Parts: sequence; structure tokens; C-alpha cells
Amino acid sequence: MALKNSNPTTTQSWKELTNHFKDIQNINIKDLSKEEHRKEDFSIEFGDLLVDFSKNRITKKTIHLLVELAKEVGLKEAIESQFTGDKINVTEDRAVMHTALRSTSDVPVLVEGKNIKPQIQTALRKIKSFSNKVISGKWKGYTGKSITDIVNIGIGGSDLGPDMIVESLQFYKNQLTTHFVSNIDGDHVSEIIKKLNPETTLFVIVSKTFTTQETITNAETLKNWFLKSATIFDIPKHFVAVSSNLQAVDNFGIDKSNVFPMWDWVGGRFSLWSAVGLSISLSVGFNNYKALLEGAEEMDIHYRNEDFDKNIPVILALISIWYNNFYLAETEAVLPYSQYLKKLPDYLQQAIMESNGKGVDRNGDKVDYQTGTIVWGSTGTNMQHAFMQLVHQGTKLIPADFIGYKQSLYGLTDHHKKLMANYYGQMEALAFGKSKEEVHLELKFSGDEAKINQLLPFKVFEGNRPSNAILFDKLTPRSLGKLVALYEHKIYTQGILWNIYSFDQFGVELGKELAKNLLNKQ
Ligand SMILES: O=P(O)(O)OC[C@H]1O[C@H](O)[C@H](O)[C@@H](O)[C@@H]1O
Repeated sequence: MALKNSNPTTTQSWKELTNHFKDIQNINIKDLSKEEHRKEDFSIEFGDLLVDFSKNRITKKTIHLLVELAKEVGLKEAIESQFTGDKINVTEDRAVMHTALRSTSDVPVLVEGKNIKPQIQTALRKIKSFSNKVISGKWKGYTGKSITDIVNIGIGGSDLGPDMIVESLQFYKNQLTTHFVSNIDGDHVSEIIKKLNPETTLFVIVSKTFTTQETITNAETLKNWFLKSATIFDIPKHFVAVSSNLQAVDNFGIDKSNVFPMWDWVGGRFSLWSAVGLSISLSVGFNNYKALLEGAEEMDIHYRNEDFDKNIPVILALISIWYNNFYLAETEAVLPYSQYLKKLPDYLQQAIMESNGKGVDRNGDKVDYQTGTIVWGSTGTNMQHAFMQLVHQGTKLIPADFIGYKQSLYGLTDHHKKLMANYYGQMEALAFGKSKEEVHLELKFSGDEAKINQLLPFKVFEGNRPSNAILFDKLTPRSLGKLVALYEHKIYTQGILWNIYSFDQFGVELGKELAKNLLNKQ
């Protein structure tokens, strides 16, 4: 079924939202927090995940109207179209099937009339058996030694996803050391080479197209380095590839049996659930990799079936649209209170900004409203000592997602108590601020009245700055899968609401072409 094509700003719901915004734009989160049952009414619990969105400039009416907007633009049908294999990536004439990669149901998913589930299962079995061989030490290098180091060679979606997950699941890691080479900057690969022994290193070349300049250049450099110690007959023991371009992989000299599939119905930035996640499976073992997929599937089922007002990705997408299109907020912060998630903001920048950074609607017309949010962030508590000043007292409205965990992994309870006190403390400070009266009272004992009056304006926190608390019990492969899938569905929801295509990325091409032209002229 084709996606509905309508300018959201011309819908009845948008008109009502515009009027509603005029009525409540000066609403204060502090006043809203006094409402009875505010927390319960503006929270969604889903297994080990609790999303509290009560600290937002929204009322029940806001949510109601936003949900109406989602209905009016055909979100329900759009979600079904995604899950059932319609070619919703219209500009590239492709289905978008990352959800099928993690589906454990027997229901066939047809892409161009062909059930894609069997090939997904075959690929998973291959990932499992290969990972087991390498991790157990049965897979030997050219001198008979077991593998100690994995080098993932890729960029964009073929790097950010696996890198972020491996970093986030460090606690679950096995004895293998995993490296990621992405940048065309030769100093990147050179630094990694310093750490490697060719006899015990496995190279995983990940590129959907197998034409990406950075990846192929890095792969060639690493192959040449490897061949200083080994021969071309040793390549099958040390080089594997993940790609949909079998011819190019063959030309590179990779053994056919060492190729893991990629399909055109999986977008690069949504590909860590495919064999692009091979480095993840090698690093944390296949069972943990599978648990990651299962967590994502849980979120898929929730997204597909839950009513919009209880649907976590939909609600977070709608609230974000409220700020983006009505309050005209330009950016959003993602603030994980876990050092493990330090690469999540980078990963989400590609997922979100490459998907929804579009200025033309599904009709091909230039949009006259804001799309794609700018996302940025870093881990708490470090960022409290860096950029949070601006979020608390600057002139910009920056809605923020605070991601936290009830338990820490190593169980240092003293640390964790302090970490979570900061997690909640920051959200409270943003929402409720500190009034003149409070500041005055605080300063009363510390100086004369003139000094107090001089300092007062600088110490006041306006508050009324929105945040969402995304709280899991514990960081596990499963809960991480759920978290990443949450953001994936938020992206699609927003793309549907903005009437744009979220799955192409033509905007990255021009710079590549120009770089090529410049190279050719040299
Ligand atoms: O996997 P590859 O074909 O090498 O592509 C790697 C990356 O490069 C492109 O420029 C796109 O912007 C990304 O979406 C993609 O993930």
C-alpha cells in the first residue's frame, strides 16, 4: 500500500494543534507537575522499561491532538506497510525490512513476492557457526594460531552500529579484541596496525555496496600490510566480507565461503541486525547478539500493536514534533547515564539526521515547515561538567532524553546511587528551576543585600525545560536492542508525520562526487 501523501500542516489536527499551542505556549512544567496523577498519566511502562514524559510542556489535550494528527496522516497504515514489506523507500524502489531481521515469528514476509525469512535464518546460522569457531579458537590463522583480534572495516552504517553496540556491551565481551577502522585518514588505520599481529587477526570488511572509498582504501591497505607477512593463499583464513555486491567482493579476493549477505531491503543505518553485526556476534558471542535482536523485536511488536497513546516510539516522536514544529526548538539532546553508551549519540546522529534531514516532501515539493531534528549529546555525569550550563540557563530550548538504568553492572552501589541522584537531579533542575525567592533565601546568610541583588539574576534558573526519562532495569543485550529499536521507530514515525522519505540519503552523494573529481584532477 502506498504511503499517504499529505502536507501535515494542512490537516485539521494541525490547525487544532496551532490553536492549542497559542493557548498553552506559556504553560509551566512546574505548575503541570502539581496535577494529580501527572506522573502516572504521562508514563508508559513496558516490561523492564519505564518512560516518564511528565516533564514536558504538554497536557492531555496536547497528546490527544498529536495522536489525532498521527491518525490523520495515516501512521497506522504506514507502520503496517513497513512491517509487511511494501516498498516504502520509494525513491530507491526498495522495501525497508530491518524489522524482519529480528522477527522470530513464522509469518512469511514477502518482498517482491518472495518470502525473505529463510535467507535471514540461513544468514543467522552462518553468523552463529562462524562466531563459535572464531571465539572457541577452532578457526586458525595461516600459522596455525587462533584469532585474537577482529578488525571491522566499514564506515557510516557499516561502522557506527557495530561499534556502538560492541562498546555498549563491553561488560559481556569475550577474550577477542575488537578494532574499528573507518576514516579515510591513514593515521586511523596506521594506529590500529600498530596493535595487530597478522597471524592472529581477522578482518571483517563491511560494505553494502563494496564501493565506498574509505572502506575499500582501508581494506586494501590492511590487505597489503597482511601480505607483507603472508601470501594470497592465506587470505581466506583472515578476510571475510559482509556485502550485497558479490562481484566486487570476489574481485577483492575474498573467498566465496567467507561472504556474509546484505540485502538491498536493509538500509545501512538500520543494518546492525543483519550480518553487518558480525563483529558484534564475534565480540560478545552469538547468544548475546541474538538477545539484542530479541529485545528489538519486543519493541517492534509494541510499536506495531500498541495504541498510539501508549506507544513509546510514537509518543516520543510526537512530543519531539511538538517542540520542533510548534516551539521551533532546533535540537534535541540524548544523554545516557551510562559510560557504556558513550557512542550512542554518534550512532543516533546518523540514524536520525541521515534519515530525516530532508527538505522535500513525498510529492517532491519543498517543505515549508521544519523537519529533521539535530541530535547531539554525551554521557552523564561528564556532560554536566561540560555543556549542561547552556541547557540549564542558555537562550535555547533543548528537549532532552535522559537514559538511565536502575542497576549498575558491577554493582558499586555507592557510585550508582550518586549517578542516579544526578540523573534525577538534572531533570528536576531543568523542569522546575530555582526561583528568585529560593535564590534570595539561599544568599540571605552569605552577604549584604546589595551583593544579593547583584548576584540574584545570575543564579536564577528559569526552569520549564523539558525532558523524557527513559529508564531500564539494567543494561543487557536485550534492553539495548529495545532501546535502539525505539529510536528507529521514532525516526520512521517522524518521517511519516513530516511527509518525507526517511530511507534514502542522496544528500551525502554530491560531496563524494566532488572529492572524486578533485582526485582525478590530481
Ligand atoms: O555499507 P556501505 O555501502 O559501504 O555504505 C556506508 C555508508 O556510506 C554512505 O555514504 C551512506 O551515507 C551511509 O548510509 C552508509 O551506511
